[in-house]
Amino acid sequence: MRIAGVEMMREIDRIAVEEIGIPASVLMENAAIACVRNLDLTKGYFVVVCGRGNNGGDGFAIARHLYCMDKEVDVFYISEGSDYKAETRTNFRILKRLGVPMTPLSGETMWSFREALKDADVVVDSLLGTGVARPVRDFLRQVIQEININSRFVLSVDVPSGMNADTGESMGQVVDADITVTFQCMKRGFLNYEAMPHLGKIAVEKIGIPGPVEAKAEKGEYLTDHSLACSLIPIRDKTGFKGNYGKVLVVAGSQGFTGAALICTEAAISTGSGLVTLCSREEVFQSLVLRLKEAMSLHPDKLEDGVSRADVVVFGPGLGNFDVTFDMLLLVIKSMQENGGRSKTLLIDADGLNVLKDRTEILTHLDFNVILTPHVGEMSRLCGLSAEEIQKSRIDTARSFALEHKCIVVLKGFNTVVTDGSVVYVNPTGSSAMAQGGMGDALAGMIGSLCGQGLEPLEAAVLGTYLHGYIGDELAGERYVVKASEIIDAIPGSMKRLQDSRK
Ligand SMILES: NC(=O)C1=CN([C@@H]2O[C@H](COP(=O)(O)OP(=O)(O)OC[C@H]3O[C@@H](n4cnc5c(N)ncnc54)[C@H](OP(=O)(O)O)[C@@H]3O)[C@@H](O)[C@H]2O)[C@@H](O)CC1
Ligand SMILES: [K+]
Repeated sequence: MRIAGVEMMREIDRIAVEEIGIPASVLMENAAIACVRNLDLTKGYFVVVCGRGNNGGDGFAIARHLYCMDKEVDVFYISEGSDYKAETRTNFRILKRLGVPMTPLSGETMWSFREALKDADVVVDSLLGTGVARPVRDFLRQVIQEININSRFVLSVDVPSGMNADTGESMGQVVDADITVTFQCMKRGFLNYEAMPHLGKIAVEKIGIPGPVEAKAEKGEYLTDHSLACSLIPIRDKTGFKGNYGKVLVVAGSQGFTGAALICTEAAISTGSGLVTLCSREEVFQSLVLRLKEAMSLHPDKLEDGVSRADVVVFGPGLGNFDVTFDMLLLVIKSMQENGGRSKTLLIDADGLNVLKDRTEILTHLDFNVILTPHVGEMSRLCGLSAEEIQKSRIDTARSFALEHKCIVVLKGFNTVVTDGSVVYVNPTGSSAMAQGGMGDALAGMIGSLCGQGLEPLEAAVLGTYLHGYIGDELAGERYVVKASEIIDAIPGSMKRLQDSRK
């Protein structure tokens, strides 16, 4: 599914109407029907609050549909300001002629508005959509406050009124929706954490604009679809043997952090790697060797040799933020350069990222694929922005870092961002039930494993991230929290089910 900002939505709208010739009134009608589909029609009394733009026009059309269904409807509308656009005017006039109760909002009608909001089963918010163009002040601000204070359940049309759909920021006052029915594409601003408390559940509804029209205006930003993830799961040949499914070398684990090494290694095995080898720091090497079953081990003295034989190196979990970790990373990079090839991949996670602080220039001229999997703190160390700045623009931060350093960035967190600097996939799976130590180690092992099985690094990152969160969501249905080891146990079954579901 495509992600769009305001300018892209306008362009999609323009192409659909002006170049293709789909009447704007048809789009508005489809938008209204999509909203009605998301209303609880067992309820009896609806209040629709309309602004003067096309978002208001959607609201007038929604009110007509509810009226046709014999629902009790009250429409309140902003009457001051510029003239209605054609489609909005048409829908306004139809309601007038039908005799649907309509009240212009003003100081005098505020009391009856408030009482209607309190009585309504559902309030439809169609004051402002993507066209919010300046700070929300004075009267409109008061109207939004009244909606927030007095409503039982709010459906926001396209965008919670008062939210900037590009950034997710409040323009002064924002409607607190229970559900936001947004049209055609996921809005970019909705992915900002600041926006989330206002959005409620998000339903993205198509309103009759064909995919190729969207494609003409797109900016290479997508939400990972379930069907895309399913289609990326590698098909295993009946005659395949372990040599066909990738040699993964995990470089991980030091004193106090042996779990990270084991989790990463086992995640790679459960995701389907043919041969997985663990190389850890000397002080924990013997104890880790005893705990490995399916994986092989490699003494750190043989690191260079091990790297030369691997298709994929996953570097960093639990290695410690020490100079020796940086030295190991340099050795891995040197060995990959010498024995490399474009098909090889280095995934750097955790302490592998921490030791890159102020040294990221070493990433820019490598002849093999590089994937970085930072959480926001690690990203902050890598790029020098504060965590707060990054959270406000997760897509842009990840995208520009990936572009500059010629690597793939997996910026973890809710709505993990995966990008190679050119295209962006935002991951919709996963939740805070997975917020536990070890989760990132499992993800690193999963992505590394998928690279080794022949997926392009970007595909591996997109699928690994989706699967990791998907399994977490499945397990969280029955649990308060989900452990990394539970994810690992569930990987093979979930991959099989998802793969079978595409047939
Ligand atoms: N894209 C599509 O394919 C389709 C889009 N559709 C719908 O159209 C919506 C976009 O419509 P839009 O462009 O008319 O803008 P919209 O959000 O109604 O706001 C404009 C109005 O708000 C006013 N206004 C703005 N800021 C203000 C402020 N701070 N405080 C006070 N007033 C303020 C501004 O007033 P003015 O500046 O003119 O005085 C103007 O009257 C979109 O979200 C979707 O719902 C569907 O119908 C189907 C197809
Ligand atoms: K709205």
